[in-house]
Amino acid sequence: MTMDATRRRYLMCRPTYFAVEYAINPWMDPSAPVDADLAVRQWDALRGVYLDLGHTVEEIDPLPGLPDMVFAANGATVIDGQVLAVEFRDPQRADEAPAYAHWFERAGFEVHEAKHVNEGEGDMLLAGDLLLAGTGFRTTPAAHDRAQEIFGRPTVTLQLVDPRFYHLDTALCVLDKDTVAYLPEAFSPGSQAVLRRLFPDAIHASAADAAVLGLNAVSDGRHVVLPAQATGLATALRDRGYDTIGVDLSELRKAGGGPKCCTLEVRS
Ligand SMILES: NC(=[NH2+])NCCC[C@H](N)C(=O)O
Repeated sequence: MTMDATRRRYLMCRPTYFAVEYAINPWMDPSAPVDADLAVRQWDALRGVYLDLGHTVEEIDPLPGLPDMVFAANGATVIDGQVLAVEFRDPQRADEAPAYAHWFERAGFEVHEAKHVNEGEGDMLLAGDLLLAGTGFRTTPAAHDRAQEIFGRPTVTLQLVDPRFYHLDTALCVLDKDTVAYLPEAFSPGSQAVLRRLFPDAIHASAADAAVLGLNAVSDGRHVVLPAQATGLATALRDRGYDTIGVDLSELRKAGGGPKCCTLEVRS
């Protein structure tokens, strides 16, 4: 099988003001040390990987007082040039929503208001023609209905059940238009059955790989950028013909984020 990479357009936010100052997921411990300079270097390396792969990376200006703004995936969902804005569950992240919406307005996109709690591509992943939409911790099912209305893509609600995997992109990775990798036990029994039906050939990740946020990976259809610590998943991906690129985002993981969280795909 030949795997075809397609050029992607990504939006990222430099972690200039990154810190772990509050805890809104089980990964975050405000009393544990974070090396903010190392976080910036690790993020720069991730950006460099995308540029080396030939992708376009645009940047939104980070804002002081918004330590999680580096997680650009939560800034919007963008399909066919249509932007669905976000609304965060937690007040600590609320001001990120207008910052991302304004970025897209200034870039000439049509921006649709969120109307419901919706944490962007953290919980909404396009897999071929399907929009996979997570709920249970952050994004609400009402936001899934709105996404289906805005994007006109069949939207599949998936119920997340493990608080460590609080966003869909921590439990499932889209590899190409018909292949995903996921951690079955992060989903309710019914959602596991839906995933088996839709993706009978999916890669099932191990608990160990998920526990280093291995599924928080970014694929261009051929190259998969994933946390370097997810060695079992990397082997499984290579066995399927993908090229894997391991990156170390140890500091950002202390906030519960990995490569995908730092990366918003802009589908024009
Ligand atoms: N797309 C993601 N999974 N982003 C990670 C967000 C991490 C952030 N600390 C939060 O809890 O909201």
